[in-house]
Amino acid sequence: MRKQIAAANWKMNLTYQQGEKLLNDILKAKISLSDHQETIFAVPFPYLIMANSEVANEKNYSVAAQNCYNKKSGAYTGEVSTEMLHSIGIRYCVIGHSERREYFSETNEQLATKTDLLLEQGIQPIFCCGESLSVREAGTQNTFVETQLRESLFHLSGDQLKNVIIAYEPIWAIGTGKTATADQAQEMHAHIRSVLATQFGNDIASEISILYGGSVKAANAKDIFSREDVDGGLVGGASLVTDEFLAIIQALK
Ligand SMILES: O=C[C@H](O)COP(=O)(O)O
Repeated sequence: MRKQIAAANWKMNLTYQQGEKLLNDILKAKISLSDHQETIFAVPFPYLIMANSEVANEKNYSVAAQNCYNKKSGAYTGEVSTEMLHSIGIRYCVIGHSERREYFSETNEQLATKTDLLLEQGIQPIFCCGESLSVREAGTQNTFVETQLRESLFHLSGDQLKNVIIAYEPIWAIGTGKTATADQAQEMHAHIRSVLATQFGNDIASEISILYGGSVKAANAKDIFSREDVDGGLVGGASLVTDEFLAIIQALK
């Protein structure tokens, strides 16, 4: 069975002390995860080492970086390489979040390079894709998302793709309180899986975890996660609130 994942994306929120407390409070609840479940905390760079040591003894609790650079090393002041992340024991990294695509002009091509550099270091990319409101209103969301996948991931081998997690996040649902309905999420997730199946075959496509992101909260997580092709969520705002995120973890299949 493919992994069911509750991924917290703290974005640029919380001080170090607040982050440490939130992590402690969540871990204190001792929600045990089965072999096919995982909880991942995508925390700001300066908190990675602390967060990784907090989860070190917790089964199936892990830490992710929120980004990495698309060059191996060199004179790129302020950037963080995949090798640096590997050297501190990070196993996951979010890439292509719509906020990075929008505010930092990240392209599908750069994300293809980031994917390669992460996989080279044994770090699993959590690859974000998703359409804007105008694309959704034009009814072209399926081809839009397919292009994102094609241009960033289709150069991979099937064995490489197995190490990629996909997060579908319709931009119109991020931080807006406007969640895609469970039907809309399932419809797009099934489409993503069929696009992957066309390129990599059914066996591989059925092993890929596809997370939903966009105003997931305690009140809607169970309904969304219950759908066949939805394998958990990438959660922003609600991941900053202990009880909300605990309920989201418990909503995993
Ligand atoms: O990475 C998380 C997504 O951007 C969703 O954020 P949100 O849960 O605050 O809507």
